[in-house]
Amino acid sequence: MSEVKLAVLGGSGSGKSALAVRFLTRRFIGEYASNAECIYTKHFCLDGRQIHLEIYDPCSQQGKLSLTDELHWADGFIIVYDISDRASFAFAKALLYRIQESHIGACKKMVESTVFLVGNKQDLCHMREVGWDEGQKLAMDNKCQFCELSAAEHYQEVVAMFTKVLRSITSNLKAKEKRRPSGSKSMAKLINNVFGKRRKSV
Ligand SMILES: Nc1nc2c(ncn2[C@@H]2O[C@H](COP(=O)(O)OP(=O)(O)OP(=O)(O)O)[C@@H](O)[C@H]2O)c(=O)[nH]1
Repeated sequence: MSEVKLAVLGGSGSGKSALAVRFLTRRFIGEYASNAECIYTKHFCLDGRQIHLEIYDPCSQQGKLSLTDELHWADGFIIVYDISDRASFAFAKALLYRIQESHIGACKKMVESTVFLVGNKQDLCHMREVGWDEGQKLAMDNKCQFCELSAAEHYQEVVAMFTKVLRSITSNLKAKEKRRPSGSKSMAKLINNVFGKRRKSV
């Protein structure tokens, strides 16, 4: 069984919870409690491999850029912005910069982390403030994958995006297992120290 830890980060109201809940439950609920951070957990099978997935969904992310805990915890990141909100794009840019910075900091785990930039709320394209090409360029500049989608309307695209992220993370983890056979216990300890958060099973 592989353990995969994924952090969904982005500006306030960009649709972090909507994306995570859509992927995990197929449902788009509309309103989500934003005053509590949580970790959703789910078991499933990907390419014949059993996965224990944890998705970290912070409460309102706006203004928080330190990311120290998240960078130590996560195997991968989904950075979300709202295509109808330029401020959320600027925040996503700052988050990507922070992640890049930690890569340069020569921490091996960070070099291997998967990052996916998502422009959410594509159904609101009549209110668009951020062009598709701007998202694509930001992703290219940060060597991460990119897509635009709508958590509200594009269930298949949401699943495809999460599946790409999880495939990339599991192949990174496989490569890491080959190089370093032990150490997961101390990491688990660190995670428990860092995240004393509510856990939700869905
Ligand atoms: N039109 C539209 N609305 C969306 C979409 N995704 C999320 N929303 C709405 O955007 C609002 C914020 O969504 P959340 O999922 O709570 O966003 P969040 O990033 O988790 O918000 P915070 O936890 O407050 O930072 C809610 O009213 C959602 O219904 C989408 O794809 N299209």
